Amino acid sequence: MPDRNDAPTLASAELDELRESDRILRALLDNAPVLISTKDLQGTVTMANRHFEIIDGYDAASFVGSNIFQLFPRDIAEPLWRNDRRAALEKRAIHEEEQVYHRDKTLHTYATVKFPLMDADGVVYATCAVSADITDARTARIDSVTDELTSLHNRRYYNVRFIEEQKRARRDQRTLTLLLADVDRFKEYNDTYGHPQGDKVLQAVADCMRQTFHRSGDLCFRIGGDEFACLFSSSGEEESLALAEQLRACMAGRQIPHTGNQPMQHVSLSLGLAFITPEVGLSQEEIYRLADQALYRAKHGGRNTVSR
Ligand SMILES: Nc1nc2c(ncn2[C@@H]2O[C@H](COP(=O)(O)OP(=O)(O)OP(=O)(O)O)[C@@H](O)[C@H]2O)c(=O)[nH]1
Repeated sequence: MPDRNDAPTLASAELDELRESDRILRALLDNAPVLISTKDLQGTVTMANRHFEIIDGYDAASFVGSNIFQLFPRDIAEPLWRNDRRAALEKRAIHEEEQVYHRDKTLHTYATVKFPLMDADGVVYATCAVSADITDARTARIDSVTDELTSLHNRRYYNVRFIEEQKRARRDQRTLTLLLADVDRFKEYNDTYGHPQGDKVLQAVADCMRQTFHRSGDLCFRIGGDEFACLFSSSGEEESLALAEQLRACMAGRQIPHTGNQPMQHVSLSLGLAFITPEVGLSQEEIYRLADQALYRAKHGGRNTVSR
């Protein structure tokens, strides 16, 4: 039997130090405006800080000790669990966006870092998650690049994306198309039917654009009052022209009355295209000018037309 006195004892100064760091850690966990938790490898919560009070369904008495599949609906729990598993299996910190419902039933997006907790032998026994609410920042970011009336991207985003898409197209040796679309005799439409009706026309144009350019990578913008743009890649000029024609036909097909737009008598679009091939080193302004000149030809070729 080992003598009880042989057991390692902590000097009282060390004990005081441990108590102090424990107090600091608890104060941190209680006051940090982020979610901090640990889970075992079966997904059972083993620690959760006070900020979890904000989460829908949180119950201080049962949260710790419950499995995340008991705590959250399956569509919420599954991605959370997938990220925990990745951190444990890959033995590294992973950064992901995660979503959970708050007590007020609103869905919030969190930037989460998940990392494994390992014992002295390097064996993973749990994961730790630290999550900061980025819902407001995300909404602000989306708002700053979105046109309020149509929910298309705005001109600011067009300027940013044009450069990126041009570089990507050059790298991937693809042809990128810049399409400009403009509502025919829109000033007259506003004058005849009123500004609120005019707004509805702009929203109808946006609908047709979304309908026509729905492939991943297609980008649609409202870049001015009644001026719209699309950036998209295609197999070549003929396919781009066919897509532009689809957009023209979509708008004409809506048959929105516009008596001042002769001879159509309904709302129509004029469209101009410019092609950005990898070998042509034109600037953003030059490409825009080419598309704008094509749009001008469409306007002067009778409107309700696609030009290149
Ligand atoms: N309803 C509405 N009208 C807008 C908005 N922004 C700009 N406009 C109007 O859009 C009209 C654009 O007209 P113009 O650029 O002169 O050209 P147009 O009458 O369409 O003539 P063409 O382009 O030659 O066919 C102007 O009367 C603007 O006041 C908006 O957000 N809502």
